Amino acid sequence: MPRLWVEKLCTDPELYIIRVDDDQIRYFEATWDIPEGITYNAYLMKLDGAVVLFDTTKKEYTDLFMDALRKLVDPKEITHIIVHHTEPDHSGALPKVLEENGYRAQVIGTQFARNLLQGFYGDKVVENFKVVKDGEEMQIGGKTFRFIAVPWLHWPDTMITYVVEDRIIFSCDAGGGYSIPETIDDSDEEFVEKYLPHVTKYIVTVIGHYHKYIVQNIKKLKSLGIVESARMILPGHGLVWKRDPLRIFEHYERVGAGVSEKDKVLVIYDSMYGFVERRMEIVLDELRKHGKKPVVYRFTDKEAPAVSDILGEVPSAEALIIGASTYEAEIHPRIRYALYEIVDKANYEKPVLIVGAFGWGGVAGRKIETMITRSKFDHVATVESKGYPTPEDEEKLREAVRKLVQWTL
Ligand SMILES: Cc1cc2nc3c(=O)[nH]c(=O)nc-3n(C[C@H](O)[C@H](O)[C@H](O)COP(=O)(O)O)c2cc1C
Repeated sequence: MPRLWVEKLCTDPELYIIRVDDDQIRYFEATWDIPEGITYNAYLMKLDGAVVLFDTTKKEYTDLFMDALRKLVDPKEITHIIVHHTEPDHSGALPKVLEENGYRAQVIGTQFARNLLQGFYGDKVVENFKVVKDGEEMQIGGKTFRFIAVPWLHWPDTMITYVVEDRIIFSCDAGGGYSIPETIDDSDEEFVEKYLPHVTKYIVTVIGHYHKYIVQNIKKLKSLGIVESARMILPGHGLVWKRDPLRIFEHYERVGAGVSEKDKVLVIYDSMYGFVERRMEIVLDELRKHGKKPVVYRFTDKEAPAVSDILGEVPSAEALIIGASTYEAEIHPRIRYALYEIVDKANYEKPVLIVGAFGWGGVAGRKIETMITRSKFDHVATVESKGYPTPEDEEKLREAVRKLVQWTL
């Protein structure tokens, strides 16, 4: 059963988090395996003469959310609802909140957000909608609310809110991560360390397609001078950043730019009957001789790792090695899918070595090479051969690994 977590984040201003811990979900966006779950964070701020709700929650948790909201405030008293991003994991409960509110609250968001909400929930929810432009400010309850567009973090509709006097950033998807952290905020370093890999996985699977905009948008926020001085960063998923707010955006920047960890080589392959596997044993041996630290994901008749986990490993890899068998004149289906997602979501300038095995006519290596050369990745070499690797095949594989290692120097 999802847990609901309501906590007061500060008294000045009076600010609450309403966090739904979704432990029922298995596939985020009906695609990404997240056995670790996810949280949907909404926030409520009580000010002089104004009550502001920042986002809501996923539709299926509307009742849970409304119960919590009613304990904090009579929904009729909500004066403003800020919609940072209309994806239904944040906006699903909005129609119910507005209904209980008697449609009194002004709904605030970008023009894109207005259009999307109307499409999702009909005309009624946008009857009292105020469109805000990038950089526009509004006075609400004695505070200055500045709205900053951050397009493609994660949709074209997305904006953040900066409360000027309190230096608080409401960042919605930007700054979010998967998993259900055991704490509300970043005060415990041990939890933060455990949590950050889930942030990386979230960034790549959810925003990875637009990863250049991560770097661009964070640069924009930094140039406005609001990131370094932020007192709190409050995302729509995962931990709240109070102890070290800058850290989460810097993590986003590093992932967006694909900053690699020294010596980390990501190795991904399939092997039905052990022929690709034998090649990978040679490859791994040669990698280790050169001090590299391979991280291996294999698809066999006993294991099938989640592509979402593989994607989370790409940004910090120095190089990639992809091994595949030819399967019905194609790339093996597991690698085909993984690769398709890698070049879509985690498309970085990193060197790639391709290793192939076939029975009667190799196709996989060539097809992978075509995908890689059309992406941002750098193609180092393709070593593809028939059946069990011969001593000549072994030497070619070792030579190709040495070439890859050179590339990383
Ligand atoms: C279902 C299936 C389809 C295959 N299709 C092809 C093919 O189209 N062309 C080819 O050369 N080999 C094909 N093979 C042979 C494999 O590519 C070859 O045995 C390779 O060495 C398998 O490596 P692995 O055991 O590591 O998966 C196929 C094998 C299987 C089981």
